[in-house]
Amino acid sequence: MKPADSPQNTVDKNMLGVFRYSRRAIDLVWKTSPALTIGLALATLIAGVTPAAMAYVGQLIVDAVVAAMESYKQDQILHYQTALNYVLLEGMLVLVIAAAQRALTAQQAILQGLLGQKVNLLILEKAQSLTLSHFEDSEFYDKLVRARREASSRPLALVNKTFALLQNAISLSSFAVLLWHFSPWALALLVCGALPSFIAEAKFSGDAFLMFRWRSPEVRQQNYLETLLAREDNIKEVRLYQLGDRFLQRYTEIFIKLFKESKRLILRRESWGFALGVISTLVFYGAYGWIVSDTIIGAITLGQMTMYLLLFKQGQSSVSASLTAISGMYEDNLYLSNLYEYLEQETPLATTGQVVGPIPNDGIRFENVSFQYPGNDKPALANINLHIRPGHSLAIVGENGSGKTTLIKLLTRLYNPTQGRILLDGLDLLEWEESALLKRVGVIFQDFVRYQFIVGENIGAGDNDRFNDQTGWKKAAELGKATDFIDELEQGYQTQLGRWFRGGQELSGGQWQKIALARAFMREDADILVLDEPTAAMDAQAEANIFQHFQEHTKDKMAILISHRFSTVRLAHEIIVMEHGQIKERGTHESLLEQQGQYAHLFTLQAQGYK
Ligand SMILES: Nc1ncnc2c1ncn2[C@@H]1O[C@H](COP(=O)(O)OP(=O)(O)OP(=O)(O)O)[C@@H](O)[C@H]1O
Repeated sequence: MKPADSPQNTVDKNMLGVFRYSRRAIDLVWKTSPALTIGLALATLIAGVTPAAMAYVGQLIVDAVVAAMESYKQDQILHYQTALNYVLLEGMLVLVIAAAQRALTAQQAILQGLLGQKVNLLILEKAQSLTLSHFEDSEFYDKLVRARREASSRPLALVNKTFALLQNAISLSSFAVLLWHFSPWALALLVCGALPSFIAEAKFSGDAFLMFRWRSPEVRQQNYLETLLAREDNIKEVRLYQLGDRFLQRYTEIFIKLFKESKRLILRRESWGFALGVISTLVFYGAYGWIVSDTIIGAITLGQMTMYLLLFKQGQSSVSASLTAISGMYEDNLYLSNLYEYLEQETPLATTGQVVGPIPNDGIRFENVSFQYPGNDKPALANINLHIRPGHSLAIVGENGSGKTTLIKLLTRLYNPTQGRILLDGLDLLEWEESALLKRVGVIFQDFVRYQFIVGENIGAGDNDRFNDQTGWKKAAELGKATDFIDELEQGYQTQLGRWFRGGQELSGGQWQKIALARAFMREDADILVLDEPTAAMDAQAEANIFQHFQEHTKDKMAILISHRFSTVRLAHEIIVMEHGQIKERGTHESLLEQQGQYAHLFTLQAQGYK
């Protein structure tokens, strides 16, 4: 890695440009709800000006009381009306401030929900536009995890802090106007007293962010261990091999490492916070003494003293609240940089390609196709040449890791060839419009998805346009030989599958595979059908039956089958044998047997196994 690209440098750059995300966060909140944003601003304004008004009314009360006391001494008549009016006014201001605070809290809570949903949608929508290789890249995956974990609450946090800052700034300006009369120096003192705390806050929030970024891989490891220790699909093996204690220990070791770092940061942050807080307290009490002595010598009235003390106290807490808000904003910005880093991840341009090829019915051609996975130094496929015509079936055999699945990933454009090209009906796959291309392909991978939905939807997932087509489900289930067990389920096609949700029913491996096959049959319009070992959990006879049946129902289509079972493979029109990413042998079952090569060898081995 070049030094310029190191994570440290990226982070430094982010720290510098970190405030650029504030505006975008506010934008996001505004777009989520203009009405609520305006409501927040109004409530903030009211909550901002009321404290100064209260301090001022406080002064009026004290001065009115002192004046009333003096008049009472002179004429023995009670003059309490003015003072009581001011008391009433202060009471009303208390109500106003309470209402403004409640309005702020309510609006923030409502916005929080809306914004969380909006940001999560942005994250998930982005995930849809990424390529498979993004998901296989651990660094990118970290970004996604970080974005999902933190960022959905951060934009509002940032906006709330911006408003808190505004509220404090408004309060402070109004305090400043009143304090100025006492002494401009008092104002300066107020600001300087709180400054050291701000610098410390900003530094520590930066440190917290760096820690958060560095931790991501460890946190992912911890999450993974959690799924191993607490998810039904893993627990079986973990129990039987008695791995629980080992995994728990790993989990704890990661925690201890992370906890040590957190503890150190918390302790440093809080001790610095205390030390710098002492400075602020000293400043405050210095000013207190100053105001008291000015009152004793009669430079200011008792009412003014009350007001200044209040202003000073509230002013000081406003300054430190603003500074904390600023450093908090800095922290939110750092976290948000994660979100935008993820959202700005480059995605391949949506191809506005063609929807038909120049040579209809030409089928699929691989021309000198080679492919290397990003980050791998060995090619997964090298110089593949193939032609599959409509109405023909191709079986791919080869040892583990020989490149069979990779070939399918290229054919379905999950990856693009690093060399050569793949044509469908005479048109390069890259030039096809994505949805037109995908409509023509139906694939069931060996690790097909077991949707925790009802049976029918698990089948309907094969054709998005007919997702809820109940007649379609039944037809496809019949073709996938799945009807016998579906009919036995209490709620038939409405049965919830999997264990994640209440009442879910778990199926056997073979039953799931039948569901997956039915899903492939659901894709009636697709003319390229690919089965990548989805029948491995069935016995050899059942697999052969299914493939035969599959071929009969896909007569004018192209069918591609990956299997390790020669009893099925032999049924295909053409067979290729792959080794180290290359096609080593090709032909029909009979011609390959005649060649006496690897196919013949493997076939005989397997046939002997069945004897
Ligand atoms: N996502 C990936 N990233 C990097 N390398 C990969 C990836 N997937 C597969 N490979 C590598 O590419 C090679 C071919 O893998 P592929 O999955 O195509 O084999 P396969 O023939 O389908 O194997 P199997 O019979 O075990 O399913 C292997 O060496 C594998 O390590």
